Amino acid sequence: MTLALGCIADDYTGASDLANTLTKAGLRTVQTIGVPADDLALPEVDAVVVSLKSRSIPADEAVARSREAAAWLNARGAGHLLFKVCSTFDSTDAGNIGPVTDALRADAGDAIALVTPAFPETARTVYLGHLFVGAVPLAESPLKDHPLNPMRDSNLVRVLARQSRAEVGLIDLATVAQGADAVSARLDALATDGKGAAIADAVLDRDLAVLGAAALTRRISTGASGLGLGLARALVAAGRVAPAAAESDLGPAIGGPAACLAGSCSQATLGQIARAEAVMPVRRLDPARLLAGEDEAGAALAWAKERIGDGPVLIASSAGPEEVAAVQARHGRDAAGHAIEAAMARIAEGLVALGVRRLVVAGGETSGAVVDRLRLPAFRVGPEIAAGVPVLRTTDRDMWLALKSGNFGGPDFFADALALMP
Ligand SMILES: Nc1ncnc2c1ncn2[C@@H]1O[C@H](COP(=O)(O)OP(=O)(O)OP(=O)(O)O)[C@@H](O)[C@H]1O
Ligand SMILES: O=C(O)[C@@H](O)C(=O)CO
Repeated sequence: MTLALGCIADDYTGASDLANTLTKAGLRTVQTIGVPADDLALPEVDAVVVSLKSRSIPADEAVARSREAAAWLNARGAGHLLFKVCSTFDSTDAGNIGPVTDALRADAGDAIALVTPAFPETARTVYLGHLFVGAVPLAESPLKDHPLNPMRDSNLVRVLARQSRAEVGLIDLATVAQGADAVSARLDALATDGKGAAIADAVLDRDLAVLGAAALTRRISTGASGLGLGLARALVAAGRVAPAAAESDLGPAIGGPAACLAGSCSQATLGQIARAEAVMPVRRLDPARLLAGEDEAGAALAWAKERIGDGPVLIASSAGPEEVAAVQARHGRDAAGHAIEAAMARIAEGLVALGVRRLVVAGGETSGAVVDRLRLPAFRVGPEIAAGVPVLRTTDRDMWLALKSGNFGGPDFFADALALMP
């Protein structure tokens, strides 16, 4: 297998978002969970997206895991490596976007890395280095209250510089408008000036195609699915990939019980849970009881067992910013997050033991905990439920999944997802 594109994603929902984008752009793509075992049978593909759970772990561990993924992809001949980060640049001053980009760039022997989280399809745009989420700057968006990485600075040149060893420059929209050669020349000029990374502006899909073509002149780049789209288009345009139709048939219906789990506290997910209450039973975990050591997971499973035969159920830990702040003040941010993720993973395992084969999970860290606990090695990518969220089918057993990034999906996302999982 010789890969046109190797991708390393810093969380599992982000990985399926990217796999969805690449598939839609004509690249035959597989999403693996972690660095695959050497004996994992994979179909012939153009791109592999290795999903890591490295967004919110210590930077040195994120670097080590990303390097391991890069080595696996390079050993399969990957022509270019994309480090997939969140379109809202989720990170802290400790990392991990800067440290991982620095390390992958150094290993690849590149002087500078192009970096952009722009993804216009989901209203993430970058102008003069400032990230906008919809109509507002990042620091005024709901991301300012993210439970793990509150984003309080919209200027990504500053954000990335604080977490990088390298100095960071800007490729502005005026340069992008001049085309891929101009962007590539600007990258060279910034590198000569001592910069090791450059935030690139993009507001429209056509900007992504320019950035993708420029990024392909180097070994690595860092970005969200928008840059993935640009790279895919550039690979097709250069004749390095023959575009394939997206797989519409991932196999026979599976049927049986279905369930949804939500650990994301994003505004979008909170609204989707409220809407789901009209069409399925919803159980809300009590984080205070859970963190006090009560068996909230066991109680939720007993609740689910009584209802699962009648139709889908939803179990959520999600809460609004005040409640999250109160839990974190009492137990610490990471301890609270990990304990809730562990409970969600246990619930997922219990649901599968009850026969659930159609599972929707909201939240990247939550999805990571769930998928790890279920030991799912890899997914094929099916139809798109909403921008950035495909239906996934496990390669080693009959199971449908959807791993939803916290902010993605329409108001009826949970019902929409289950409708595409026969
Ligand atoms: N009620 C709660 N109080 C405090 N923390 C919570 C609560 N519910 C969930 N969490 C934690 O908040 C974090 C949410 O992160 P997660 O990545 O799952 O969602 P997200 O950030 O919205 O999604 P994405 O990364 O896909 O954008 C997890 O660590 C989860 O355990
Ligand atoms: O890029 C995004 O917004 C998503 O794929 C994601 O990574 C959210 O966790």
